[in-house]
Amino acid sequence: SNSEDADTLTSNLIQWVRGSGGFVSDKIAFRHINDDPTAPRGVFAVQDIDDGETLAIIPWDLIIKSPERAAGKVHDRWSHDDCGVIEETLKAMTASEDDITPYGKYLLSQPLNYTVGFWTEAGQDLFVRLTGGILYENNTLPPTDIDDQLIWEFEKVCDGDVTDPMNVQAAMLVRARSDYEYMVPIYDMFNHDNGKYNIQHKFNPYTSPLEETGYGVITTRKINAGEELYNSYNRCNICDGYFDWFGTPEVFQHYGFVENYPQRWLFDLARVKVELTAQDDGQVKVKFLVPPSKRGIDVLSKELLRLNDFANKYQHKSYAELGMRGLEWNSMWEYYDAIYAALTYITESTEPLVDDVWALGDDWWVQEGTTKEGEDDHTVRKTSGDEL
Ligand SMILES: C[S@@+](CC[C@H](N)C(=O)[O-])C[C@H]1O[C@@H](n2cnc3c(N)ncnc32)[C@H](O)[C@@H]1O
Repeated sequence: SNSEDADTLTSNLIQWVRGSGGFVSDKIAFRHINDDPTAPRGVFAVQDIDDGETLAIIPWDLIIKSPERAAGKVHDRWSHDDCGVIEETLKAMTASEDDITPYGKYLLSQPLNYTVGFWTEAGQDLFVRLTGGILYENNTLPPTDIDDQLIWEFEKVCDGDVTDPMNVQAAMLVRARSDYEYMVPIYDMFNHDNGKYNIQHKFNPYTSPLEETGYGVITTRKINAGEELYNSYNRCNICDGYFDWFGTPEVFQHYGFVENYPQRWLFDLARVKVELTAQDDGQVKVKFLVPPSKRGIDVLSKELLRLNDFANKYQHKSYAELGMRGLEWNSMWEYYDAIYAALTYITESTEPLVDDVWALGDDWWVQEGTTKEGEDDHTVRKTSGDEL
């Protein structure tokens, strides 16, 4: 059956890592996150685990990386290095039956084109309509640009054939599973949750000699048997570049799911930046990271009305009639519900409204909780107030 195949996929992966000089703790197991055999898998504790205990060490040789990185020659971030890892991932997935590794097989088993930048044209069109926009305009709800830059690089820098579906799938998997420029088996089995984050990198991949140490994963607290082990894809212990600006829309765009609370939403068009947290009683609390303005809240109230119209217009249609896939349809409405809820909490908040944020320049991005312009790397998107 399918679920037996699934077990074979992950048990082969573990055996391969162990047999290649790596370590995978026998206190963890990989399984689907619910009873649906097509659901994503995650990592679960099968015994109690101590704080700081090593869960896995993945040897350097098993990590998929660009030829430059393999040779210890790495130049700046946006280079052949990025598409190089796509090329190598593709090789791993398309190796012959004799040569394919358990990791290549695992990657091959993943759902096709599940993140929005890789949906069908019809699916992408409708998603862009949900955000209120035309492609490449940022006066819409986030995510404001769903095109994936990796595909562009793969074509322009690596001369890749972007009409080949397998190449495109390799690019999507690199986007959805890589740790920067590395595709790391076992490490990439951990799901994301910023509220339950309980593992971390043992070594910083940028400053440690990974060739010697391998890639290590350790717990950040004591874990009870049965708990799921969670990574954070934007707030991990080496995630500094992503920490401030990479929120729920960006997680959705890169990884294809809506994260649980806490969520962070950046509404450029309204200059509103919030953190939403769930309290113990289940109530969702809005923390404004910049002071909200009347103008901003008005913009978001209009967006809520527009979203009502969108739902009235489309929710009774069938995805097939619209030319999109069921996966896309479900994922789109999941995002719709999340952004609708976020906008509702924000517009219903009783926070005092002040205009400070509109006195800032186009690079209105500010450091958390202040109206001081942020460091350069916090300025993620330029938005022109004039467009409003
Ligand atoms: C690095 S992989 C994690 C392992 C993956 N779930 C698997 O089955 O192999 C990242 C992908 O896992 C899924 N994922 C991660 N965290 C999730 C979460 N909290 N809820 C739902 N899906 C999640 C998404 O499909 C994402 O693109």
